[in-house]
This record gives sequence, structure tokens and C-alpha cells, in this order.
Amino acid sequence: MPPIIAVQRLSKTYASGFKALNDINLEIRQGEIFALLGPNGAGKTTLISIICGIVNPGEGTVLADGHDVVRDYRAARSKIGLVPQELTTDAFETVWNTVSFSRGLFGRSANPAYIEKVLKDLSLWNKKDSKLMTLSGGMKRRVMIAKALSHEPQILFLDEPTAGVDVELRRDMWAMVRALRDTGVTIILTTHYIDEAEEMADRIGVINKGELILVEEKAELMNKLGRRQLTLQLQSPLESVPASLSGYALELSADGSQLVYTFDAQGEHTGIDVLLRRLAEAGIDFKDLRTSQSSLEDIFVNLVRERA
Ligand SMILES: Nc1ncnc2c1ncn2[C@@H]1O[C@H](COP(=O)(O)OP(=O)(O)OP(=O)(O)O)[C@@H](O)[C@H]1O
Repeated sequence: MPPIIAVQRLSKTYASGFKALNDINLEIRQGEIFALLGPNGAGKTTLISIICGIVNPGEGTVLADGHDVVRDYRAARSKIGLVPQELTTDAFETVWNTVSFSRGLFGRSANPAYIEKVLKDLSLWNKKDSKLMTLSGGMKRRVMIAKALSHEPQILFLDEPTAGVDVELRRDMWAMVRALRDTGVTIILTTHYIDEAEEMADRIGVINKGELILVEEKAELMNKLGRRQLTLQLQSPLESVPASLSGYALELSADGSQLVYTFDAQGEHTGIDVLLRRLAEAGIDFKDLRTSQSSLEDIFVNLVRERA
């Protein structure tokens, strides 16, 4: 199946002379949830804006469902829904009218049954006659999504969808995004919340200083770059790691009560069995042990730091 979005050799230099994107190549698969991560100013919004036809690409090409976003702008844009970061809603309009109007902007004929479905899916149906200014921030965000979906796009961009929303609404938003994906919509989201990418994404792209430094299946990424740790809670504190164990990647906590062993999550041999034997030989007893895996956040911070 051809990619739903194909970005090839895309670079962008703003009029100021600042190069915001450098030779980006990216293919988004139909029906996936793709999370774009990157620190502030990395180029996420620039990339999304180019794909959505809001900012002109400098060099390179972008196809959305086979349509060139510059040469064939209208066809490309009709495939895309964009939920921008800022809430821009017409305060005096009703939910129903604003969502129906958005559909009209894309030249689509009225389809009340579809709008009704979108509002119901987003739990907005009982607010359809409410003026936007009377809605809570969370409800307004839902309206932004409904507007973006009004013309039945196949691709939905969510720019920082849960910035500043409470935990409960975040969970609701995640469920909504999953439900949308289940209807076949491809979702691309940018986020600063790494746990959001960890929770939601099928694949993850990391952008830093205008360069796409990594694109990977989430599970693969966690496997490849993730480190695992074994923490041993000692019976009696140690002053230092015994010399007989110096060949192991062991760290002693400041109070001497914990030994932490870091090992490769992918490696065939973790070395734990031999380590435990050596500990016993050294007369070190422990009362508890637990393993942990580094989070996507650790991986992300390391990736970006390496390139700083
Ligand atoms: N119109 C513009 N003219 C000049 N420079 C710009 C323009 N728009 C963005 N930039 C610069 O391009 C870089 C990338 O900006 P962009 O908004 O794409 O980053 P971002 O990854 O979305 O950041 P954030 O996470 O803060 O939203 C930044 O250094 C920004 O200052």
C-alpha cells in the first residue's frame, strides 16, 4: 500500500535565513498513529504546516494521498484535517453551525447525518445548540477536532492535542484518537508529553534542529534503545562495591543500601544469573529485587542530548 503521506528531501529556509528543516524524508502509513517528538523550535510545526499547505516548502516534495501539496493543493488539503494548537473558535456561533460551516469551506455539500455522527462520537451532541463561548476549554478542544473532521478527511493532524488539559480529559482524548484510528483515519500528532507518545503511537519520529534523527516502531525503539536495570535492596549497607564485582556495571546508592545493575534489554544474556552467584560468593545478601526499563522519556532525552 503506498504511503498516505510521502515527504521527500524537504528543506525549508525562512525569509530570515533560518533553516528550519533540513532534508526530511518521511513516509506515513495509512491507518497508523504517528507521533512527532522534538524539543521547542525543532521544526515540528513547520513540517506540519508544509504538509497542510500553510507554509511553502523550500525544496523537496510532499504528497498527501498522492496529491502534491503545492501543485495540487485543493485535492491534497481536502484529505487533511488539522487541529491547531491554539483554540480558535467563533464565540457567538453554535457548535452545530461552526462544524457545518467548516465542512462548507472545503466545498463539501451539507451532510447533517455525518455531522451528527461526528458530534456524537466526540460527546458533543448534547451541546450542539450551545454557543461556543459557553463551553469549557475541554469541550472547545472537542469542537476543534469536530471542525477538523467536518470534511471527512483521511488524515488528521493534532498539534499538541492535550497541552494544558487535565488528566481526565487527556484520557478521553486518547480514547477518541484511538476510536478515530479504528475508523481508518491516519493520525499524526505532535506532543511534548512523552508518555502520550508512549501510550498512543504506533511509530515515533524524533526531530531535532530541523533534522529527522529517528523514525521507528515504538516497540522496536523501546527495545533497541531501552536499558533495563535490576535493583537489589541489600540486607546490610555496603561502603563500596567489592573489588570482586568491579567488572559489572554496578552502582551503589549514596546510602549504600541499594545496588543497581544496568544491562542491555536486547542482549541474549543479561548476566543476572552470574551476578547473583558472585554476590552470594562475596557474602552479599539482599532482601528484595526489582527490574525496571528505561522510559521513552529517558531514550528521547539521551537522543537529543547526544546531538546537542
Ligand atoms: N516565519 C518564521 N520565520 C523565521 N523563523 C521561523 C518562522 N517560523 C518558525 N521559525 C523558526 O523555525 C524554528 C522551528 O519552529 P517550529 O515552530 O517549527 O518548531 P516546533 O518544533 O514546532 O517548536 P514548538 O515545540 O516550540 O512548537 C524555530 O527556531 C522558529 O523560531
